Amino acid sequence: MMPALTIKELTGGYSQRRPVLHGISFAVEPGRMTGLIGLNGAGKSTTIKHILGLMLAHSGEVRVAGVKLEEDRDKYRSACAYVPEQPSLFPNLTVAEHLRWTAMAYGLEQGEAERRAAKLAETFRMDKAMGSLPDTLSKGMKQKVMLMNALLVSPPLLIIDEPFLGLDPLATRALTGALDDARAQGSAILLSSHILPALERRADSLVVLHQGRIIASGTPEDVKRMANGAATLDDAFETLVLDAESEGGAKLGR
Ligand SMILES: Nc1ncnc2c1ncn2[C@@H]1O[C@H](COP(=O)(O)OP(=O)(O)OP(=O)(O)O)[C@@H](O)[C@H]1O
Repeated sequence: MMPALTIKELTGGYSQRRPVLHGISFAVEPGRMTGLIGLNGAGKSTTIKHILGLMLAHSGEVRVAGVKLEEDRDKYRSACAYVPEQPSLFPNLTVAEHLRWTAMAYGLEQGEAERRAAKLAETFRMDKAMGSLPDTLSKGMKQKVMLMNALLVSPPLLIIDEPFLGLDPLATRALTGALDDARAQGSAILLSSHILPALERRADSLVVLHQGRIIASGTPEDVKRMANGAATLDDAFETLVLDAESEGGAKLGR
């Protein structure tokens, strides 16, 4: 099966002289969820910016649904939906209008889009807020609108930045259920988060970034095994990061 996302030997960042990412490679298959984890500044957002085509690779390549952005912009862009950490909504559109706008932008069939929107409104307990403007919504409700828009599209590749912060317990449960549904329908999910227990339970695979390099990857069990059989992903993460730092220090003669 062709991966929804393939990153090969990607080196990139904000300036050619000082790359942030150093030759990273990983893939996400349809129906799978990969967790992207790393310390603040490790390169997670930079990786996502490269996938979204907001930054150009210095070398290496990114493919979505088998194509590079420059080969087929329409196919590439219509295959991804992205939920940023900070909600960004149109101030003059209601929640329902946001969903309608997204459905149009992605060319979804109207009846199907309305059915899905109604289901998402129920799942995220947003029925009563469908006629509201963003300014009148709480922070978590705005985040829910962003998630509902991305889930409405049901794209081959769903990229979500830190989705669990700010969601109430029922919304968190609704999201994990909706992500399971998205996977069952064949979406590949790349999820960046610092909430490791959630990923330990849910992710099919993990990519551990440190200073722009992948220091471990595989299933959560693989990653724990790589960290001397750590009991939890939190423990594994700490071991892997500290090991990488002491190896880096040794190489520099520190
Ligand atoms: N606009 C920018 N210009 C130059 N360098 C940047 C810019 N944004 C981030 N960086 C640098 O890129 C590196 C990776 O940052 P990135 O935002 O990808 O980290 P992250 O893993 O997403 O961190 P966090 O968990 O804090 O969101 C850091 O060294 C950071 O200083």
